[in-house]
Amino acid sequence: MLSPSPVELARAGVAYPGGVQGLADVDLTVAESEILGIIGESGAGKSTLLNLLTGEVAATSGSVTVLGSDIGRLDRAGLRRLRREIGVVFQGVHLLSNRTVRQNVEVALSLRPRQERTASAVDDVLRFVGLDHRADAYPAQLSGGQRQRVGIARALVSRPRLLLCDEPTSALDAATAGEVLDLLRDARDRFGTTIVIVTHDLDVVRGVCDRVALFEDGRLVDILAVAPSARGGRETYLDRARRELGG
Ligand SMILES: Nc1ncnc2c1ncn2[C@@H]1O[C@H](COP(=O)(O)OP(=O)(O)OP(=O)(O)O)[C@@H](O)[C@H]1O
Repeated sequence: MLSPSPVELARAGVAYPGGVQGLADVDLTVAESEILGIIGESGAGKSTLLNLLTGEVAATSGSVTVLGSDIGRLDRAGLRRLRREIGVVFQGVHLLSNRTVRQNVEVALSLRPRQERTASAVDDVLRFVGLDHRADAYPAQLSGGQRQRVGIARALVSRPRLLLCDEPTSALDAATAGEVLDLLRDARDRFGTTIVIVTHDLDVVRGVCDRVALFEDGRLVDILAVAPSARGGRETYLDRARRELGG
């Protein structure tokens, strides 16, 4: 039997108290190992969608199935178990400032049941994000891009099957953002992680997404395959400045 898709929304809706419709009638399936972009203007429902997938927000209509579990039917323990399978990466990652890079990642791993932790998990993931040489540094000693890579290491250390990213590159310059996107793609290629990325940046979609879902006023209005030709080589920040600002 085929394993179920990691994310399946069937006519899912969220009506917030007060009557605002955060999402309405969303049918959406994300395939195993897919990288899906979510775009839309402010208020379109992007955060509501991410919060639905983690169970922070409950659907008030339709159903939301994540990694084979119908979220609406899970009890608290079931929801906790499911959340352990989901990694999250947010914009402006919050690291513990008085802990080293290694300790920040260890804290994330300590949330896993003991029998699922491997001795080399932290070293492996630090090597994967290219920060093994900075393991003993403190967050204040890192660049913004390096801090975001620690955030990704924290999210990946427990090998989640699903990774949710909310504006993962918005605080970064183009070159550093490109490195972070390369890392997300590597995670998919190496671990088979399914990734959902909320972004306002079409370069992020172009750079890493297989498909992109377009939201407007809480509705999924279109879903597009990202053309491979749209990817191409990444333009540097200075090249872009020359193209956009030059005479
Ligand atoms: N907790 C809440 N209570 C009431 N209404 C809410 C709540 N959270 C979001 N909304 C409303 O639901 C709609 C969708 O909001 P959401 O935050 O999901 O949009 P978004 O696309 O993430 O926006 P942004 O890009 O500004 O973060 C908006 O009209 C918003 O005002």
